[in-house]
Amino acid sequence: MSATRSLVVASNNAGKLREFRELLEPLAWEITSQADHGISAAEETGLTFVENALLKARAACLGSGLPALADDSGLAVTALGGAPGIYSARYSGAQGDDQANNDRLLEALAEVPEGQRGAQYHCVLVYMRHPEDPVPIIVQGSWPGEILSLPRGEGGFGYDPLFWVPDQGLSVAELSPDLKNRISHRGRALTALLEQLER
Ligand SMILES: O=c1nc[nH]c2c1ncn2[C@H]1C[C@H](O)[C@@H](COP(=O)(O)OP(=O)(O)OP(=O)(O)O)O1
Ligand SMILES: [Mg+2]
Repeated sequence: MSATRSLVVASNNAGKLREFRELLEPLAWEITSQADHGISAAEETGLTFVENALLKARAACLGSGLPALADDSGLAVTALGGAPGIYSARYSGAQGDDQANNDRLLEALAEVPEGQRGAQYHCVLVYMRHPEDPVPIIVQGSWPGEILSLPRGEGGFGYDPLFWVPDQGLSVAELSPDLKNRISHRGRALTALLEQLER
């Protein structure tokens, strides 16, 4: 794993891209985003995080000629039967509008009392060496928490101001980037991925 690798991160989400750059920095790999290669967003037609991550990775491999790392992730709220799940980025209707998505989540949980607002962040990562890679590496990470009634904090992205981490007594948007990366669904999944790449 000490050799320099070139890797395209198959995402258009600036928050994810920042976290991957931070997480992968110690490895000194050559990292580009799919936008750097003029690759547009893959259509997320899968019914699982795994299927969508495979679609994103394959499109990025095809468009770049490089190995790709894709992330499909989201928030599963127990009181909502696991919603918004794979539809987290499109929850409000508008793709990727964090504020509108957070507003819709607060509305959906308006009548749900504290103690019944448990949720999980899930992250599936796919590492695909080339578009026909028959054995892409697939890993996942989850992170339990609770959904707040009001946003807290300025850091992170997406649902982070509403995601309470009981162990820390803080929302994710109040955690330092380093701490989030160490304990998050994405950080855990990436640790598992790097272990498999080392083999
Ligand atoms: O650590 C996180 N902190 C806050 N929110 C998060 C996190 N991880 C996922 N999320 C939310 C953002 C988005 O609403 C959805 C992911 O959707 P997802 O399709 O995987 O990503 P995306 O559309 O934002 O970018 P892209 O598909 O180009 O990677 O879950
Ligand atoms: Mg997406």
